[in-house]
Amino acid sequence: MKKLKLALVGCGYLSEIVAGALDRYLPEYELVGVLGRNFEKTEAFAKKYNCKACSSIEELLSLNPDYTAEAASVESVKNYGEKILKGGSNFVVLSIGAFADSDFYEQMKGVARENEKKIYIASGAVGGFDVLRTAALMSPITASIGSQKSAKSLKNTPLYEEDLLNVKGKKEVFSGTTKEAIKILPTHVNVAVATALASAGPENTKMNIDVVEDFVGDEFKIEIQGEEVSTDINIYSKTSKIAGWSVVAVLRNIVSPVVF
Ligand SMILES: NC(=O)C1=CN([C@@H]2O[C@H](COP(=O)(O)OP(=O)(O)OC[C@H]3O[C@@H](n4cnc5c(N)ncnc54)[C@H](OP(=O)(O)O)[C@@H]3O)[C@@H](O)[C@H]2O)C=CC1
Ligand SMILES: O=C([O-])CC(=O)C(=O)O
Repeated sequence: MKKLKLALVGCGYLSEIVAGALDRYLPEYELVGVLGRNFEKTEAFAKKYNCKACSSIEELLSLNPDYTAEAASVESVKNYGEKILKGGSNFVVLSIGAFADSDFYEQMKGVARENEKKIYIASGAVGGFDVLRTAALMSPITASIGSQKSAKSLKNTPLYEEDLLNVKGKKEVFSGTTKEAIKILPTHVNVAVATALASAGPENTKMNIDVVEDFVGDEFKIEIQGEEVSTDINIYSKTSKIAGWSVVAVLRNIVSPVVF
């Protein structure tokens, strides 16, 4: 059986999950290469998973991947997205926040179409995009996503204040649109932009973030209200591993006789 070639952008926590799942869950694929920022880390990853360490997107694309899965950063999607599609690879994306920029999103859709390639938006740390997309087809909808986090998880972000470590009960630290949220928190609310793209759009989907006392992990509550359909989806995850596994699920769907 000829295997599909898979390339990875990013060699961190979530790419490790994807690479580690290949033998057991994705036998139809062979990992051909990985692109990171720090070359030593990239080489160590490539050695562990028996693929080529690349130091540029051009080098990665010279391996002719059929699929490139990104678990790196919003910036990497913006910098490499078009090249990946034009280079003949489909693109599986986790840093979906890049698509809160509607000009960029439209541009990427156009490039995918022209090159007969697909962009796959992984469900990441949330889900339920099927019902969101279906409901949005049936009538105008309102959509929101609420997030509960620990104070610690916001360290090194503009929302962090020392006092949050002593919060009692919960405290709202952000309220706005998902488009505003991803500008402030490019590494924390990709889920919110994905939810918005599947429902009311990044400018119309509301988001609020609460810091909760003694909280571990992430909890998201997605709510939509249409004329006929309403949903309320809660997803709790202790760690962000679910996001890496959601890429594995996308890659399995691609080769499966049954598509969800
Ligand atoms: N949609 C979702 O539900 C979720 C999305 N995410 C997003 O997934 C991404 C990966 O998360 P995670 O694995 O935990 O992060 P890590 O920090 O563990 O790994 C990120 C990796 O990407 C590399 N990288 C970052 N920018 C670039 C770039 N421009 N070019 C090449 N390599 C780059 C980093 O290199 P270096 O080490 O040198 O910096 C690192 O190897 C993040 O953007 C995160 O926000 C995360 C969780 C959930
Ligand atoms: O907080 C989470 O687990 C989700 C996340 O990182 C993101 O959406 O970028």
